Amino acid sequence: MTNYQTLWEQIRDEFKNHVSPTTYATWIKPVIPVALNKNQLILELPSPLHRDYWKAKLSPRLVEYAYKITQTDITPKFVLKEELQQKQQMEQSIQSANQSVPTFKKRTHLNPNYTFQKFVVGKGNQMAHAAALVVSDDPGKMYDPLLIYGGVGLGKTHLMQAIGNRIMQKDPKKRVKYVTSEAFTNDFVKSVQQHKSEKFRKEYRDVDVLLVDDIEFFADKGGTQEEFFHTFNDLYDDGKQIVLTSDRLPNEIPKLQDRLVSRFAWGLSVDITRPDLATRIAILKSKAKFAHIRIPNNCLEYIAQSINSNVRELEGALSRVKAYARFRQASITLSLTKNALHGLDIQKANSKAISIPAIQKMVASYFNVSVRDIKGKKRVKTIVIPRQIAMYLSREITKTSLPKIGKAFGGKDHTTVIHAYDKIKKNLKTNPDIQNYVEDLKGELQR
Ligand SMILES: Nc1ncnc2c1ncn2[C@@H]1O[C@H](COP(=O)(O)OP(=O)(O)OP(=O)(O)O)[C@@H](O)[C@H]1O
Repeated sequence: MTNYQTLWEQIRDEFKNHVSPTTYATWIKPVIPVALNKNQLILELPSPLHRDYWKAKLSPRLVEYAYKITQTDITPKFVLKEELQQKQQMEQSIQSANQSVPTFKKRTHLNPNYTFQKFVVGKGNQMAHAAALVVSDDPGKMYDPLLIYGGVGLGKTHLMQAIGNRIMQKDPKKRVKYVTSEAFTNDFVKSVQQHKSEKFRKEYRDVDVLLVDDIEFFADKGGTQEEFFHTFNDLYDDGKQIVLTSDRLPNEIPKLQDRLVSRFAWGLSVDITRPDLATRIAILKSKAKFAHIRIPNNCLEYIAQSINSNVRELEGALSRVKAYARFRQASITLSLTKNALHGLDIQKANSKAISIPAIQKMVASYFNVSVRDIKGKKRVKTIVIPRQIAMYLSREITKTSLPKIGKAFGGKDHTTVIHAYDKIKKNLKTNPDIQNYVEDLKGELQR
């Protein structure tokens, strides 16, 4: 299958996940990809009505999804069937299409964009990053296997492939193989069906570095686990490097054989957690830089504050803003950013109901004091500041009336709440410590 078809299928799947079934059936399903020519994705539409609708409503999203998939600016060009027939030259563009999407290195299946240079290090991933560097410096020695685990879209694949890319960069002769556990499973099943087990084994065991993504997919797959066990042993015994990723620790993967669980623990397991605000901003800055997006810092901060779920969503928001600006032929400003992100599902997801007791509990544990202290009367600074922050957040997040907040804080007068609220609000403008506390806590509360 050619690149533009694969690309379109991925874009189409994104639409499918985000629009109503009717919109999908009416406007998206009938589209036929024709070519990809110098980053222009040419799509055939059945009628002028479709073209108008796509131009007015769906194009920005297409640009956003295409960027998410390829990390490249792809613009759509819509053609109607009859126009196409008149243009025989289109044949040529179809041929050149295959060269213009960033291709994955064929032999290794590594994405060349997933490098250490493009990986932003922050609180949630510094351990994993450090371990990955060690492994790429000296594969098969210190941490074998290296297991990187954590939630979706947090950079596990990026880091794993950065190891592969760096090893290849240092020594192009090294045989690095990246595979998802799903692809490993499919290859294995096929090899059994087609009696090609030898070929399969050679492919997976004749390598210096094996990178296996998303091993949670091995759950419940006894036959594949058996095969992987032998692959693992062969490589390990030969001092080859194995890197694995998973969304959880191996002992939490259902029906993963004990012998695999114990082998995966032989090396080092490091987790990646959600990035804090500062890291989210740094990631956006880096993404904007590499994608040549001119975007002011206050816009990046707004995006980073609005989206704290994972880096993939963060990237999606940035490309959405970019696409939005492009289609309005405007430069990116804060109000444009707000409009572009308005109604994004993720924001709705973030604004889940948070109660005052939940805020008190979170603030107490963040500052290592008790909820009783937060609600109490002690006047020491180590308690007063957390208490004032808890009151401020209660007002900001829950919009509860001041007397009710006072009541929830051990029956205090509403003037005490006003005082706390005003004080934190003022400090937020000048005091970086207070800014960090409040941002961190907001992020934690919205997880
Ligand atoms: N620290 C980071 N710096 C720069 N980009 C990052 C960082 N973390 C994640 N990303 C980007 O976020 C996107 C998602 O990352 P990736 O696919 O590696 O996540 P993942 O943890 O493997 O997710 P999944 O569990 O869904 O496979 C990628 O485009 C990646 O480049």
